[in-house]
Amino acid sequence: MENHKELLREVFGESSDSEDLDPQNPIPSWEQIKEINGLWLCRGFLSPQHQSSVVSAVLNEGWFNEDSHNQAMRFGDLPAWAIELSSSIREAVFLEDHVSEPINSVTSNGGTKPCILPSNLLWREPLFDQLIVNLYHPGEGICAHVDLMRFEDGIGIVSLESSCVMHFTRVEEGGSDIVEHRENHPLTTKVPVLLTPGSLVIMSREARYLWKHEINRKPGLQMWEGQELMQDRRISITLRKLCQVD
Ligand SMILES: O=C(O)CCC(=O)C(=O)O
Ligand SMILES: [Fe+2]
Repeated sequence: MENHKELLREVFGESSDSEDLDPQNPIPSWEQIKEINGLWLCRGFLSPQHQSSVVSAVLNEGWFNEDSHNQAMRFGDLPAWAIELSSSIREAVFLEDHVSEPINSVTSNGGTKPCILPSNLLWREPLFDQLIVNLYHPGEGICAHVDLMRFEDGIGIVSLESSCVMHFTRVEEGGSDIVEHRENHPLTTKVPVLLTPGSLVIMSREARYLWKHEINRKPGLQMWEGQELMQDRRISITLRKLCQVD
């Protein structure tokens, strides 16, 4: 552990947050979504305390003061709390990819450990320069899409307040309507991922370009382990980097 701390200090400097990790929630746990290359989920990325402070910071922006407003976008200079979030993302990815069990190390099944983000993405500056905050009321979601090509590879989504199931479908299989018709088709893959409050999704490579993601919160469609999820307000923060135009 001391070695980890030292390494973090070297890479991220004295101000590294890892020193004051919430003792209630000390270790974020990463899960690779096996069916989809480049899709990773970090549960417990933000401690409950940190989640509340990010929600307050988002609401303090005043973007959602009117009921009709449910999305805010920022380009370029991001608010301080979003810059902090970006640093925490870089640190959490770095810790998992290079410290806990470095990539290229041989895993128990004889393979090599895949990385969450390739280094050219992890170390680009800035890591993110575009922000979308979505506020969803119960029943509201987002239809199946691939994020626009004007954004680079390597996208982060932080979930807050209410759990939901995000479904991934391969691009060539068409939208969710078609998938619905072909529910029993053996080639049709619809991969559900449970996004709990405080979790972080990282999409890169195939997950970013070859899979659509969607959240359908219509009644009866938010099922996890045979139970329908309770729906409340949900806030998501999507962080991306605009492609350079020469
Ligand atoms: O709300 C979410 O979790 C996803 C948002 C999203 O996919 C987007 O803004 O492109
Ligand atoms: Fe998206």
